[in-house]
Amino acid sequence: MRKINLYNIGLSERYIQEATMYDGNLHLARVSAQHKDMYKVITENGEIQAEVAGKLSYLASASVDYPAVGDWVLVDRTDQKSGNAIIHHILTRKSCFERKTAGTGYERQIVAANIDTVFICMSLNNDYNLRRLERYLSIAWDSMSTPVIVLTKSDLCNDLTTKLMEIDSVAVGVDVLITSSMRGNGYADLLKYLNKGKTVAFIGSSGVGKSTLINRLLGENMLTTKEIREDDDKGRHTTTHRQLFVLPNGGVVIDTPGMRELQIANADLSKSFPDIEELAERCYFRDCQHESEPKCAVKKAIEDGVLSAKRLANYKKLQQEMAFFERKNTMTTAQAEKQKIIAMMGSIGAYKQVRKHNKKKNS
Ligand SMILES: Nc1nc2c(ncn2[C@@H]2O[C@H](COP(=O)(O)OP(=O)(O)OP(=O)(O)O)[C@@H](O)[C@H]2O)c(=O)[nH]1
Ligand SMILES: [Zn+2]
Repeated sequence: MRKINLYNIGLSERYIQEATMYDGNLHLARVSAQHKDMYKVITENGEIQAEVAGKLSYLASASVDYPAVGDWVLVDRTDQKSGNAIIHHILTRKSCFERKTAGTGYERQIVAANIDTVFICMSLNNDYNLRRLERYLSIAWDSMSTPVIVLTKSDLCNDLTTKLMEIDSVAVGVDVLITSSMRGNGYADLLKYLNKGKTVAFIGSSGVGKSTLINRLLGENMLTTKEIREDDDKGRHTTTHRQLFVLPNGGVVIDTPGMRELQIANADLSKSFPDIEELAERCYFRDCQHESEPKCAVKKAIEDGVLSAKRLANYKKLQQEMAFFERKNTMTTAQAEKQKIIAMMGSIGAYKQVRKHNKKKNS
């Protein structure tokens, strides 16, 4: 069987260095799919099924993350002859795109890890929304990877020039690619980011055409991926869909599930709204909220038609969401601590005793 060169799929010295800090006969692998507690990982011998070690899942419940697609992990085997591999450690992420979990919970969810470029996909018809784009950009800048805007379905757009001007005004300094899977346009521009060892994640609303685009990019000759498929055909039970694909030249593509809403856990507004932050420095009051304060440079820019009022409103909204998440999250950290002690002591009774003891000690 042909060995897989892990360098081609993003391995670098920093992960190897970090791996040497752990004891045991463990192997490097990259997470290629996740479904509930089941994972697929790519080792030098191919793609195998894996699950997390008991200790790791206990740590994860106490706010350390579970593995995510794109993670480099250490596993105890590189084949499945003796059952599922066990994931023992997650290596430090160089980047990670995360959001607040959907619904009312206040937890982070990692969408993709260790990515070099995040393709923010937006269709030029129904999905076109500048405010949503600002939201995606804010999170992408915080992820430590480089955002690139991928506009899809250009065949369904008849005011491209106007839209491009609008996009330029909210995405300063970000590359913008125009594609149509219908006409087959724009693939060459995308491929420039897909070099050997580089990882690209596709992110965007459901239905914008991510899967169609990825399928076209992978083409018929997905060499490495095909090899991995053959393994699955040997009667192995697989419940997970692959989310990480290896291109013939060694570039890695991560497909993420289409999102209905993207709620913020963390964002870098200084990179997505540099115009507003620069203007704010010229406001008369240092803590100007750009509401009704006198000599507000931000409000002045809106009056002068230099800045859009909607953009400012969105900036404030995202700021509030971030602050709200942070507040909620401090509470859940306390809850996580409680869980950790219960897991350690084995019961709620024991947890209450620890608390009593600590209270006495602190009083
Ligand atoms: N006209 C046109 N239709 C497209 C284009 N790309 C994709 N579509 C259509 O848009 C629909 C959604 O495409 P998908 O690729 O499934 O979208 P997705 O972003 O992967 O959606 P999720 O899987 O929900 O995340 C399909 O019916 C595609 O045929 C395009 O460039 N032009
Ligand atoms: Zn102001």
